[in-house]
Amino acid sequence: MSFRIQPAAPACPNRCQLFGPGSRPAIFEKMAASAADVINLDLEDSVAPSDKDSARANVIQAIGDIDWGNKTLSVRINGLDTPYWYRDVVDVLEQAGERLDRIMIPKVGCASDIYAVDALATAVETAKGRAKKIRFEVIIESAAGIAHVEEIAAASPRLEAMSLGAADFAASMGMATTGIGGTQENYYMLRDGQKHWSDPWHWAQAAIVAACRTHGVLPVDGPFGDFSDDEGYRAQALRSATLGMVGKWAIHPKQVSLANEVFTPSEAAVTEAREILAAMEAAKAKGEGATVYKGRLVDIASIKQAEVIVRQAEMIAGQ
Ligand SMILES: CC(C)(COP(=O)(O)OP(=O)(O)OC[C@H]1O[C@@H](n2cnc3c(N)ncnc32)[C@H](O)[C@@H]1OP(=O)(O)O)[C@@H](O)C(=O)NCCC(=O)NCCSC(=O)C[C@H](O)C(=O)O
Ligand SMILES: [Mg+2]
Repeated sequence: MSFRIQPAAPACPNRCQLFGPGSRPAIFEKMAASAADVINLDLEDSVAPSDKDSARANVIQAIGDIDWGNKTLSVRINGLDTPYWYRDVVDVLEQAGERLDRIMIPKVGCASDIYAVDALATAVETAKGRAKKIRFEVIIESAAGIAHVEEIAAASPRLEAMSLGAADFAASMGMATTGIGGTQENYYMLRDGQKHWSDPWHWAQAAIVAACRTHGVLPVDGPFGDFSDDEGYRAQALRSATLGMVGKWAIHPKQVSLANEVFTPSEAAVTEAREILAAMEAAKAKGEGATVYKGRLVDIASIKQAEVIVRQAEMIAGQ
Protein backbone atom coordinates (compact mmCIF):
# COMPACT_ATOMS: atom_id res chain seq x y z
CA MET A 1 0.00 0.00 0.00
CA SER A 2 1.19 3.46 -0.83
CA PHE A 3 1.94 5.80 2.08
CA ARG A 4 -1.00 7.76 0.69
CA ILE A 5 -4.23 6.10 1.84
CA GLN A 6 -6.93 5.63 -0.81
CA PRO A 7 -9.85 7.92 0.10
CA ALA A 8 -13.31 6.38 0.40
CA ALA A 9 -15.89 7.43 -2.20
CA PRO A 10 -19.06 9.08 -0.84
CA ALA A 11 -21.27 6.54 0.94
CA CYS A 12 -24.47 7.25 -0.95
CA PRO A 13 -26.44 4.79 -3.09
CA ASN A 14 -25.79 5.49 -6.79
CA ARG A 15 -27.00 2.31 -8.48
CA CYS A 16 -29.17 3.99 -11.04
CA GLN A 17 -29.23 7.55 -12.43
CA LEU A 18 -32.54 8.17 -14.25
CA PHE A 19 -32.43 10.89 -16.91
CA GLY A 20 -35.25 13.00 -18.26
CA PRO A 21 -35.27 16.05 -20.52
CA GLY A 22 -35.89 19.34 -18.71
CA SER A 23 -38.22 20.19 -21.60
CA ARG A 24 -40.56 17.31 -20.61
CA PRO A 25 -41.95 18.32 -17.20
CA ALA A 26 -44.82 15.81 -17.55
CA ILE A 27 -42.43 13.00 -16.62
CA PHE A 28 -40.82 14.68 -13.57
CA GLU A 29 -43.33 13.20 -11.09
CA LYS A 30 -42.78 9.77 -12.65
CA MET A 31 -39.04 10.18 -12.25
CA ALA A 32 -39.53 11.12 -8.59
CA ALA A 33 -41.72 8.05 -8.06
CA SER A 34 -39.15 5.71 -9.66
CA ALA A 35 -36.75 3.44 -7.78
CA ALA A 36 -33.67 5.28 -9.10
CA ASP A 37 -31.16 6.47 -6.49
CA VAL A 38 -30.25 9.55 -8.54
CA ILE A 39 -32.42 11.78 -10.73
CA ASN A 40 -30.75 13.76 -13.52
CA LEU A 41 -32.87 16.59 -14.89
CA ASP A 42 -31.29 17.38 -18.22
CA LEU A 43 -30.64 20.82 -19.71
CA GLU A 44 -28.08 19.53 -22.21
CA ASP A 45 -28.35 17.21 -25.18
CA SER A 46 -31.92 15.96 -24.74
CA VAL A 47 -33.15 19.58 -24.91
CA ALA A 48 -33.43 21.41 -28.25
CA PRO A 49 -31.71 24.83 -28.45
CA SER A 50 -35.08 26.56 -28.79
CA ASP A 51 -36.22 24.99 -25.48
CA LYS A 52 -33.15 25.77 -23.36
CA ASP A 53 -34.72 28.71 -21.47
CA SER A 54 -38.05 27.02 -20.79
CA ALA A 55 -36.34 23.75 -19.77
CA ARG A 56 -34.22 25.67 -17.25
CA ALA A 57 -37.33 27.32 -15.83
CA ASN A 58 -39.14 23.94 -15.63
CA VAL A 59 -36.25 22.38 -13.76
CA ILE A 60 -35.90 25.25 -11.28
CA GLN A 61 -39.63 25.06 -10.53
CA ALA A 62 -39.63 21.26 -10.20
CA ILE A 63 -36.69 21.19 -7.78
CA GLY A 64 -38.83 23.04 -5.26
CA ASP A 65 -42.29 21.77 -6.13
CA ILE A 66 -41.82 18.01 -6.39
CA ASP A 67 -41.23 15.64 -3.48
CA TRP A 68 -37.99 13.91 -4.53
CA GLY A 69 -37.91 11.77 -1.39
CA ASN A 70 -34.42 10.67 -0.39
CA LYS A 71 -33.07 10.63 -3.94
CA THR A 72 -29.93 12.45 -4.99
CA LEU A 73 -31.16 15.26 -7.24
CA SER A 74 -28.90 16.48 -10.03
CA VAL A 75 -29.17 18.92 -12.95
CA ARG A 76 -27.06 18.35 -16.06
CA ILE A 77 -25.90 21.76 -17.29
CA ASN A 78 -24.83 22.50 -20.84
CA GLY A 79 -21.23 22.06 -21.96
CA LEU A 80 -18.61 24.75 -21.42
CA ASP A 81 -18.33 25.17 -25.21
CA THR A 82 -21.92 26.48 -25.39
CA PRO A 83 -23.46 29.89 -24.59
CA TYR A 84 -25.91 28.25 -22.16
CA TRP A 85 -23.82 26.83 -19.33
CA TYR A 86 -23.14 29.96 -17.27
CA ARG A 87 -26.84 30.83 -17.14
CA ASP A 88 -27.62 27.22 -16.17
CA VAL A 89 -25.28 27.53 -13.17
CA VAL A 90 -26.31 31.06 -12.20
CA ASP A 91 -30.07 30.62 -12.57
CA VAL A 92 -30.21 27.19 -10.98
CA LEU A 93 -28.09 28.19 -7.98
CA GLU A 94 -29.75 31.59 -7.59
CA GLN A 95 -33.34 30.44 -8.04
CA ALA A 96 -33.63 26.75 -7.18
CA GLY A 97 -34.03 25.67 -3.58
CA GLU A 98 -31.42 23.86 -1.53
CA ARG A 99 -33.04 20.50 -2.30
CA LEU A 100 -30.69 20.26 -5.29
CA ASP A 101 -27.69 18.06 -4.52
CA ARG A 102 -25.51 18.04 -7.62
CA ILE A 103 -24.67 19.76 -10.88
CA MET A 104 -23.55 17.39 -13.62
CA ILE A 105 -20.90 18.89 -15.92
CA PRO A 106 -20.84 17.22 -19.35
CA LYS A 107 -17.91 16.81 -21.77
CA VAL A 108 -15.21 17.82 -19.29
CA GLY A 109 -11.81 17.84 -20.98
CA CYS A 110 -9.44 18.99 -18.24
CA ALA A 111 -9.31 20.03 -14.57
CA SER A 112 -9.70 23.71 -15.56
CA ASP A 113 -13.24 22.98 -16.76
CA ILE A 114 -14.16 21.98 -13.21
CA TYR A 115 -12.26 24.97 -11.83
CA ALA A 116 -14.34 27.33 -13.99
CA VAL A 117 -17.66 25.88 -12.79
CA ASP A 118 -16.37 25.75 -9.21
CA ALA A 119 -15.44 29.45 -9.33
CA LEU A 120 -18.85 30.44 -10.70
CA ALA A 121 -20.76 28.17 -8.31
CA THR A 122 -18.78 29.46 -5.34
CA ALA A 123 -19.48 33.10 -6.27
CA VAL A 124 -23.23 32.47 -6.63
CA GLU A 125 -23.43 30.45 -3.42
CA THR A 126 -21.62 33.18 -1.48
CA ALA A 127 -23.66 35.99 -2.99
CA LYS A 128 -26.95 34.20 -2.29
CA GLY A 129 -25.90 32.84 1.10
CA ARG A 130 -26.67 29.26 0.11
CA ALA A 131 -26.01 27.09 3.15
CA LYS A 132 -25.59 23.83 1.24
CA LYS A 133 -22.58 23.62 -1.06
CA ILE A 134 -23.55 22.09 -4.39
CA ARG A 135 -21.69 18.91 -5.31
CA PHE A 136 -20.46 18.06 -8.79
CA GLU A 137 -20.57 15.05 -11.05
CA VAL A 138 -18.87 14.93 -14.44
CA ILE A 139 -19.13 12.98 -17.67
CA ILE A 140 -16.03 11.68 -19.40
CA GLU A 141 -17.14 11.64 -23.02
CA SER A 142 -14.30 12.96 -25.14
CA ALA A 143 -10.76 12.06 -26.13
CA ALA A 144 -9.51 14.95 -23.96
CA GLY A 145 -11.63 13.79 -21.02
CA ILE A 146 -10.19 10.29 -21.02
CA ALA A 147 -6.65 11.58 -21.64
CA HIS A 148 -6.94 13.83 -18.55
CA VAL A 149 -9.17 11.58 -16.48
CA GLU A 150 -6.98 11.52 -13.39
CA GLU A 151 -6.52 15.31 -13.11
CA ILE A 152 -10.28 15.65 -13.59
CA ALA A 153 -10.98 13.17 -10.77
CA ALA A 154 -8.70 15.23 -8.51
CA ALA A 155 -10.05 18.63 -9.61
CA SER A 156 -12.43 19.62 -6.81
CA PRO A 157 -13.55 18.49 -3.36
CA ARG A 158 -17.07 19.04 -4.71
CA LEU A 159 -16.66 16.13 -7.13
CA GLU A 160 -18.77 13.16 -6.13
CA ALA A 161 -19.25 11.00 -9.25
CA MET A 162 -17.87 10.48 -12.74
CA SER A 163 -19.72 8.76 -15.62
CA LEU A 164 -18.68 7.43 -18.99
CA GLY A 165 -20.83 8.97 -21.75
CA ALA A 166 -20.56 6.35 -24.47
CA ALA A 167 -22.29 8.29 -27.25
CA ASP A 168 -20.22 11.47 -27.21
CA PHE A 169 -17.15 9.45 -26.31
CA ALA A 170 -17.52 7.30 -29.43
CA ALA A 171 -18.01 10.40 -31.58
CA SER A 172 -15.02 12.22 -30.10
CA MET A 173 -12.80 9.17 -30.52
CA GLY A 174 -13.92 8.71 -34.13
CA MET A 175 -15.21 5.22 -33.32
CA ALA A 176 -16.97 3.51 -36.23
CA THR A 177 -20.30 3.02 -34.45
CA THR A 178 -23.65 4.69 -33.86
CA GLY A 179 -24.41 2.37 -30.90
CA ILE A 180 -24.55 3.78 -27.35
CA GLY A 181 -22.71 1.17 -25.29
CA GLY A 182 -23.01 -2.58 -25.61
CA THR A 183 -21.57 -5.10 -28.05
CA GLN A 184 -20.11 -3.68 -31.23
CA GLU A 185 -20.50 -6.05 -34.18
CA ASN A 186 -17.09 -5.32 -35.68
CA TYR A 187 -15.05 -5.49 -32.47
CA TYR A 188 -14.10 -9.15 -32.40
CA MET A 189 -11.17 -11.55 -32.40
CA LEU A 190 -11.06 -14.57 -34.69
CA ARG A 191 -10.06 -18.00 -33.46
CA ASP A 192 -10.45 -21.14 -35.56
CA GLY A 193 -12.83 -19.19 -37.78
CA GLN A 194 -15.08 -18.30 -34.81
CA LYS A 195 -15.80 -14.71 -33.78
CA HIS A 196 -15.23 -13.77 -30.13
CA TRP A 197 -16.59 -10.36 -29.29
CA SER A 198 -14.51 -8.02 -27.19
CA ASP A 199 -15.53 -4.92 -25.23
CA PRO A 200 -14.45 -1.58 -26.76
CA TRP A 201 -15.67 0.36 -23.68
CA HIS A 202 -13.57 -1.68 -21.26
CA TRP A 203 -10.36 0.34 -21.33
CA ALA A 204 -12.13 3.68 -20.82
CA GLN A 205 -14.20 2.24 -17.97
CA ALA A 206 -11.09 0.84 -16.32
CA ALA A 207 -9.33 4.23 -16.62
CA ILE A 208 -12.34 5.95 -15.05
CA VAL A 209 -12.53 3.44 -12.20
CA ALA A 210 -8.80 3.82 -11.44
CA ALA A 211 -8.98 7.65 -11.47
CA CYS A 212 -12.11 7.64 -9.31
CA ARG A 213 -10.80 5.14 -6.78
CA THR A 214 -7.53 7.08 -6.49
CA HIS A 215 -9.41 10.27 -5.59
CA GLY A 216 -12.52 9.07 -3.71
CA VAL A 217 -15.05 9.61 -6.51
CA LEU A 218 -17.92 7.27 -7.50
CA PRO A 219 -17.36 5.65 -10.94
CA VAL A 220 -20.60 5.24 -12.90
CA ASP A 221 -21.43 3.64 -16.24
CA GLY A 222 -23.42 5.91 -18.56
CA PRO A 223 -26.24 5.26 -20.99
CA PHE A 224 -27.22 2.11 -22.87
CA GLY A 225 -29.16 3.39 -25.82
CA ASP A 226 -31.22 0.38 -26.96
CA PHE A 227 -33.84 0.33 -24.23
CA SER A 228 -35.63 -2.60 -25.90
CA ASP A 229 -32.58 -4.81 -25.15
CA ASP A 230 -32.78 -5.75 -21.46
CA GLU A 231 -30.24 -8.55 -21.74
CA GLY A 232 -27.76 -6.24 -23.49
CA TYR A 233 -28.21 -3.66 -20.72
CA ARG A 234 -27.78 -6.30 -18.01
CA ALA A 235 -24.62 -7.69 -19.64
CA GLN A 236 -23.09 -4.20 -19.91
CA ALA A 237 -24.03 -3.41 -16.31
CA LEU A 238 -22.57 -6.68 -15.05
CA ARG A 239 -19.28 -5.93 -16.78
CA SER A 240 -19.25 -2.43 -15.25
CA ALA A 241 -19.99 -3.76 -11.76
CA THR A 242 -17.27 -6.38 -12.13
CA LEU A 243 -14.80 -3.60 -13.03
CA GLY A 244 -15.68 -1.57 -9.92
CA MET A 245 -18.37 0.82 -11.10
CA VAL A 246 -21.18 1.49 -8.62
CA GLY A 247 -24.09 2.16 -10.96
CA LYS A 248 -25.40 2.93 -14.41
CA TRP A 249 -27.67 5.46 -16.11
CA ALA A 250 -31.24 4.72 -17.19
CA ILE A 251 -32.53 6.62 -20.21
CA HIS A 252 -35.91 4.87 -19.92
CA PRO A 253 -37.77 3.89 -16.74
CA LYS A 254 -37.64 0.19 -17.65
CA GLN A 255 -33.86 0.24 -17.17
CA VAL A 256 -34.08 1.30 -13.50
CA SER A 257 -34.87 -2.13 -12.07
CA LEU A 258 -32.14 -3.70 -14.23
CA ALA A 259 -29.51 -1.35 -12.79
CA ASN A 260 -30.76 -1.76 -9.21
CA GLU A 261 -30.65 -5.55 -9.56
CA VAL A 262 -27.08 -5.64 -10.90
CA PHE A 263 -25.60 -3.02 -8.52
CA THR A 264 -27.22 -4.40 -5.35
CA PRO A 265 -25.00 -7.19 -4.02
CA SER A 266 -27.01 -10.44 -4.10
CA GLU A 267 -27.84 -12.28 -0.87
CA ALA A 268 -25.53 -15.10 -1.99
CA ALA A 269 -22.64 -12.66 -2.58
CA VAL A 270 -23.16 -11.02 0.84
CA THR A 271 -23.40 -14.40 2.59
CA GLU A 272 -20.17 -15.55 0.94
CA ALA A 273 -18.42 -12.27 1.81
CA ARG A 274 -19.48 -12.63 5.47
CA GLU A 275 -18.28 -16.25 5.50
CA ILE A 276 -14.88 -15.14 4.15
CA LEU A 277 -14.65 -12.50 6.89
CA ALA A 278 -15.53 -15.15 9.51
CA ALA A 279 -12.99 -17.59 8.06
CA MET A 280 -10.29 -14.91 8.21
CA GLU A 281 -11.22 -13.99 11.80
CA ALA A 282 -10.75 -17.64 12.72
CA ALA A 283 -7.44 -17.74 10.82
CA LYS A 284 -6.20 -14.58 12.54
CA ALA A 285 -7.10 -16.02 15.95
CA LYS A 286 -4.74 -18.90 15.13
CA GLY A 287 -2.02 -16.45 14.06
CA GLU A 288 -2.48 -17.24 10.36
CA GLY A 289 -2.72 -14.66 7.56
CA ALA A 290 -4.24 -17.05 5.06
CA THR A 291 -6.67 -19.94 5.05
CA VAL A 292 -8.81 -22.07 2.76
CA TYR A 293 -12.46 -21.22 2.02
CA LYS A 294 -14.46 -23.55 -0.24
CA GLY A 295 -11.23 -25.02 -1.59
CA ARG A 296 -9.61 -21.70 -2.49
CA LEU A 297 -7.06 -19.37 -0.92
CA VAL A 298 -8.32 -16.43 1.10
CA ASP A 299 -5.93 -14.00 2.80
CA ILE A 300 -5.69 -10.45 4.14
CA ALA A 301 -6.57 -9.02 0.68
CA SER A 302 -9.70 -11.20 0.67
CA ILE A 303 -10.89 -9.32 3.77
CA LYS A 304 -10.78 -6.06 1.83
CA GLN A 305 -12.57 -7.63 -1.14
CA ALA A 306 -15.29 -9.05 1.09
CA GLU A 307 -15.64 -5.74 2.92
CA VAL A 308 -16.39 -3.95 -0.38
CA ILE A 309 -19.44 -6.19 -0.87
CA VAL A 310 -20.64 -6.06 2.74
CA ARG A 311 -20.19 -2.26 2.96
CA GLN A 312 -22.12 -1.75 -0.30
CA ALA A 313 -24.97 -4.02 0.88
CA GLU A 314 -25.17 -2.31 4.28
CA MET A 315 -25.10 1.17 2.75
CA ILE A 316 -27.98 0.28 0.40
CA ALA A 317 -29.97 -1.41 3.18
CA GLY A 318 -29.51 1.64 5.41
CA GLN A 319 -30.59 4.26 2.87
C1 LIG B 1 -36.43 7.60 -24.61
C2 LIG B 1 -37.68 8.40 -24.35
C3 LIG B 1 -37.78 9.55 -25.36
C4 LIG B 1 -38.89 7.48 -24.50
O1 LIG B 1 -40.05 8.19 -24.11
P1 LIG B 1 -41.50 7.61 -24.41
O2 LIG B 1 -41.69 7.48 -25.90
O3 LIG B 1 -42.50 8.46 -23.67
O4 LIG B 1 -41.41 6.17 -23.78
P2 LIG B 1 -42.55 5.19 -23.38
O5 LIG B 1 -43.81 5.47 -24.12
O6 LIG B 1 -42.00 3.83 -23.49
O7 LIG B 1 -42.78 5.53 -21.84
C5 LIG B 1 -43.43 4.66 -20.96
C6 LIG B 1 -43.84 5.42 -19.72
O8 LIG B 1 -42.70 5.93 -19.05
C7 LIG B 1 -42.75 7.36 -18.99
N1 LIG B 1 -41.38 7.84 -19.21
C8 LIG B 1 -40.70 7.93 -20.35
N2 LIG B 1 -39.46 8.36 -20.15
C9 LIG B 1 -39.34 8.53 -18.82
C10 LIG B 1 -38.28 8.94 -18.00
N3 LIG B 1 -37.07 9.28 -18.51
N4 LIG B 1 -38.49 8.97 -16.67
C11 LIG B 1 -39.69 8.63 -16.15
N5 LIG B 1 -40.75 8.22 -16.87
C12 LIG B 1 -40.57 8.19 -18.22
C13 LIG B 1 -43.70 7.78 -20.09
O9 LIG B 1 -44.25 9.05 -19.79
C14 LIG B 1 -44.70 6.66 -20.03
O10 LIG B 1 -45.54 6.86 -18.90
P3 LIG B 1 -47.07 6.39 -18.89
O11 LIG B 1 -47.70 7.00 -20.12
O12 LIG B 1 -47.61 6.95 -17.61
O13 LIG B 1 -47.03 4.90 -18.93
C15 LIG B 1 -37.70 8.95 -22.90
O14 LIG B 1 -37.64 7.87 -22.02
C16 LIG B 1 -36.61 9.94 -22.60
O15 LIG B 1 -36.75 11.11 -22.89
N6 LIG B 1 -35.54 9.47 -21.94
C17 LIG B 1 -34.47 10.31 -21.43
C18 LIG B 1 -33.61 10.86 -22.56
C19 LIG B 1 -32.48 11.65 -21.96
O16 LIG B 1 -32.60 12.27 -20.94
N7 LIG B 1 -31.32 11.61 -22.61
C20 LIG B 1 -30.14 12.23 -22.09
C21 LIG B 1 -29.24 11.22 -21.41
S1 LIG B 1 -28.36 10.15 -22.51
C22 LIG B 1 -27.12 11.19 -23.16
O17 LIG B 1 -27.19 12.36 -23.04
C23 LIG B 1 -25.94 10.60 -23.87
C24 LIG B 1 -24.65 10.83 -23.11
O18 LIG B 1 -24.39 12.17 -22.81
C25 LIG B 1 -23.54 10.29 -23.95
O19 LIG B 1 -22.84 11.07 -24.61
O20 LIG B 1 -23.38 9.06 -23.94
MG1 LIG C 1 -23.10 13.16 -24.04
